[in-house]
Amino acid sequence: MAIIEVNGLRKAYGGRPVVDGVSFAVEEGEIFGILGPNGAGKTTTVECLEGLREPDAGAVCVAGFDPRTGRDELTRILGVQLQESELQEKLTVREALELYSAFYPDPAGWRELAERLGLTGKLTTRFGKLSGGQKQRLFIALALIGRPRVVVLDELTTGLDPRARRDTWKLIEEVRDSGVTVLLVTHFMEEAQRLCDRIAVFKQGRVAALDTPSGLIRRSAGGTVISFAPSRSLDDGDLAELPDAQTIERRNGHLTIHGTDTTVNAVISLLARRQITAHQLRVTDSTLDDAFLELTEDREN
Ligand SMILES: Nc1ncnc2c1ncn2[C@@H]1O[C@H](COP(=O)(O)OP(=O)(O)OP(=O)(O)O)[C@@H](O)[C@H]1O
Repeated sequence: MAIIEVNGLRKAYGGRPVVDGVSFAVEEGEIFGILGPNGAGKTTTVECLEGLREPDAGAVCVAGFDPRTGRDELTRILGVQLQESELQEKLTVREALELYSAFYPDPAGWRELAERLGLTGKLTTRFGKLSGGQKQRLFIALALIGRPRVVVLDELTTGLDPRARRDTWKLIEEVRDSGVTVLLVTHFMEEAQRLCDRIAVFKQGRVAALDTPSGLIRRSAGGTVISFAPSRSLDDGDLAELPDAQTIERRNGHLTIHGTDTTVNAVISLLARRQITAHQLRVTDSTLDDAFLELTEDREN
């Protein structure tokens, strides 16, 4: 069942469309990612879902509510990661957590959230004195404190060190496992690949692709890459017969072949048949990074 539905969403600033007919649906209980280059319209779309922006056209629905008319209902079910400027410098971490707890009828325990986000030692520190990563962790705690049904995390782990990033990923997975739907806007491909059930890739205000991370990678032309230094040169005729091989490059005694698993198997049996040894043999798969770059490539330039 879809808990978020976006249909034909449009938003222009000064006559320039920045969200240009975006449609997608997020199923209840999934982690749905939004990826896209800077300025692709991700935050504008998410802000329309949060009721912070008025769409020019299209329909948006979150848990059955239109964010334009159902703001009150929405605040009860939606958790949103704040932007830095939205907290007072003098507020301590503890005060912020207590204050936000008071907004909700059945808040999550703030002490446990603080513990899980590594903030216990910072409870008496004023917001203005926190590091960027500590502020980020506090915003995540505040987004979760009202036990939301849907949580929107825009740039979840920006500014976090690698350990804090991994801890946060674990927390988000646990949040999802408890039945919460997560909408995640991110620039980190590793994060998207690890966390997201499905991803919408935005490009110039439109959804360029929507699929699972592995589905997006499969679409990528990069496929599987095999590279090695043959003990003696391979025959051009043999190479031309390799199945599914898209490109074959020879450089400094190295061969790099882009293809599929079938190509890799054919290369290995060819090497065995010709009794050629492959030095420095590497087989790598395309990553979400490759798929992202390909999907968002500006072909007009
Ligand atoms: N209030 C505004 N007035 C005018 N233009 C705006 C406004 N807000 C956003 N824009 C423009 O709309 C476009 C889309 O912005 P948006 O913040 O949605 O992109 P984004 O995909 O979230 O980018 P980023 O990855 O950089 O956060 C950008 O070109 C931005 O400059």
